[in-house]
Amino acid sequence: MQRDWEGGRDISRDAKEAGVQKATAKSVGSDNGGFFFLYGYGVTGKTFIWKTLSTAVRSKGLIVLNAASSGIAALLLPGGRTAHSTLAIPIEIKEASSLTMEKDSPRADLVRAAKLIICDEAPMMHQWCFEAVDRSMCDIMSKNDPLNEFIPFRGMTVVLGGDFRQILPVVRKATRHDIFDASINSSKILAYSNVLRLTVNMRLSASSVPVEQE
Ligand SMILES: Nc1ncnc2c1ncn2[C@@H]1O[C@H](COP(=O)(O)OP(=O)(O)OP(=O)(O)O)[C@@H](O)[C@H]1O
Repeated sequence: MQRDWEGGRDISRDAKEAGVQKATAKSVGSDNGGFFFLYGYGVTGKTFIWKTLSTAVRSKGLIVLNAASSGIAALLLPGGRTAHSTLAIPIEIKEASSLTMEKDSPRADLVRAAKLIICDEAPMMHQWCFEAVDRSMCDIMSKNDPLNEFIPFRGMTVVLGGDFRQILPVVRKATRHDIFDASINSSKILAYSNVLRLTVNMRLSASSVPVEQE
């Protein structure tokens, strides 16, 4: 374990090696933002990292929006809410949907003021949800800098996380192929992300066993 972040919390060596804190801190500190996907199997410490990242960024007086695809997952995050509630994602999502958030609303002001958006259990959400966020960020963030239009999530630091071996999006009467298609894995947006990988089972961290070897 290594002691890091101003929150004074311990972050695992695995996360340190994956460059989680370094990459996000650099991105939060810049105006260009960044898009990351924290990929790790169950118990590799993703929730622990969300808490550590939030504490570190909030300790600098900056705003972090903690969201998750489901209410249960959101309960594990400090100040967590569902992604649909935080970002006004339409419940009935369509391919060309946008967020139901007015550019000049208080909620849009909060999003603009945020330095970091975390979304846990992202593989459970339909890929169109993220595309709607990306599309609408163009409108919401362009108030700050028109050049942001050419950057994923328009200059916001967004960290998605989850495990594709857990629950995938629920699509009514769908075939396996439809479900795969609905997953963020099939979205072109993921190609713009920096994938950070966690491999060590933190519950068995004393032995530091990579999950693949269990
Ligand atoms: N850096 C750490 N130091 C000490 N314990 C840790 C650390 N990271 C995680 N843990 C412990 O490991 C266990 C699993 O961590 P966590 O719940 O964050 O994993 P997860 O990847 O979010 O799991 P899941 O995908 O199932 O939600 C927890 O009991 C947590 O307290």
